[in-house]
Amino acid sequence: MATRPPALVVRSVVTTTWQVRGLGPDEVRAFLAVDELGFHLSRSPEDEAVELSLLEQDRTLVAVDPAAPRDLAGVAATYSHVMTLPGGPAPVAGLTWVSVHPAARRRGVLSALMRHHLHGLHGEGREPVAALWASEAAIYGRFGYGAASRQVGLTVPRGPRALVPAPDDPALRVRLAGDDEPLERLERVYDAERLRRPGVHARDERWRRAALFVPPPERAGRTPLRTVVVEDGAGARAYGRYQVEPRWSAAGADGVVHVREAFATDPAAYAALWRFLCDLDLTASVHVRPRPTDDPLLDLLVDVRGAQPTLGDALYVRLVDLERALPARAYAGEVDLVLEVADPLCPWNAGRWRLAAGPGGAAVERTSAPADLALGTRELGAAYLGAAGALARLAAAGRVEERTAGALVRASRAFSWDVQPWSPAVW
Ligand SMILES: CC(=O)SCCNC(=O)CCNC(=O)[C@H](O)C(C)(C)COP(=O)(O)OP(=O)(O)OC[C@H]1O[C@@H](n2cnc3c(N)ncnc32)[C@H](O)[C@@H]1OP(=O)(O)O
Repeated sequence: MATRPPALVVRSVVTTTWQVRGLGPDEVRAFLAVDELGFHLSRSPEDEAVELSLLEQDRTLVAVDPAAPRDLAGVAATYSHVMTLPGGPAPVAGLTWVSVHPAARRRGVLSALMRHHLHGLHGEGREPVAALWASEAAIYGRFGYGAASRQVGLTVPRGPRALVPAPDDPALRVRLAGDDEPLERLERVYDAERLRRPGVHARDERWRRAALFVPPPERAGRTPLRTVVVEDGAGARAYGRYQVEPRWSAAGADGVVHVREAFATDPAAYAALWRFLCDLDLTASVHVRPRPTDDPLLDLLVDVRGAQPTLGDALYVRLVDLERALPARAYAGEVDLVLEVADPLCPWNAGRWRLAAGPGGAAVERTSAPADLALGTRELGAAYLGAAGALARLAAAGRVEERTAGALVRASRAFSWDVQPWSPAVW
């Protein structure tokens, strides 16, 4: 049922000091209304239930004008994620559901919410790291978030020769799962990827169900989401979720396979999964939701160029508490250097820090020693999940300053991880 847009009278557009507070128990509908206005949505009750199942109401913020404290001008929420970092899983505050009422935009509402969110995490000693998916790339840099992962979208021409010959395992068989397939049965396959790849978060039953959710624009003209399982006698070793958009042209069948998820525990199962997805009858192409930049699929394809790879930004990361965040991950090599960090929004991070880090972890302490590298918290966030050569790339773009010769290469190598960060879920 469509919701009537909430009234919102913005008084003094320039001078309003927004008050940020928690969501009241009777404000969920008003919260949804702001989100629907911000994102130009109209949800069915069924879709609303799925999306609300993920909302942590006690971590949901609203911004109001104190003169009209019941009119929500903006909203934001946090998911309590456990996300893999280089070295292992750790708590990460996932910012989400950010929306500002269209009548209040560009008047500092988001700025007030962000300040409250980051200062609140710091003040309460919550997650030292925050992450988000940005609806638009230009929004969050000013709040200290850096683009910490990249992803690649592919459209593979269908056919039995799309993939190079790959190791075959005669024990593997492919089957389609029924709707009654218990979701936990496939979770060990997801977890195999989760535990090795920075950026992937742990899923409980609510998040496993949410992974089956297909947004309305991606439903029209397509089959329901189907699940293909690759298994041997001991259980599942790969699974994929896909829809088919049946299409016909004058030349014949022109269907499109839309692949939403693809995970495997090992190379033979992964190759078997893609052989199935890339050669369904009556289809002509396979549209693959963005994958990690080091996805083995890129090396399974005979013709990467022909799959029209498109690079995009993915998860954004912000170090909320640098002193706790830097030791929360592992580093690819030993490094001992002084970082000079600029962070106007979270001044407790600003200044010079000695980082002594290696594969076993890191020690971080304030120092007055001269800096080897100078950078903003946004650049630290961009390197935090281990994106290959991130610090060196950012330095080449003029965003990291090397003050001691050789420090950049050492730091860039230590921050890089051998598995590239990525998130399969856009939350
Ligand atoms: C993590 C997530 O949930 S991502 C989802 C974000 N939400 C959306 O995209 C929904 C639609 N958009 C909105 O609701 C709003 O326009 C928001 C949330 C993007 C911005 O909220 P506002 O209250 O307008 O932002 P605010 O007034 O605090 O702007 C702060 C600064 O960011 C800039 N800014 C805000 N939005 C954008 C944007 N989309 N692109 C570029 N710059 C932006 C402003 O110009 C301002 O810059 P300034 O400090 O130099 O003047």
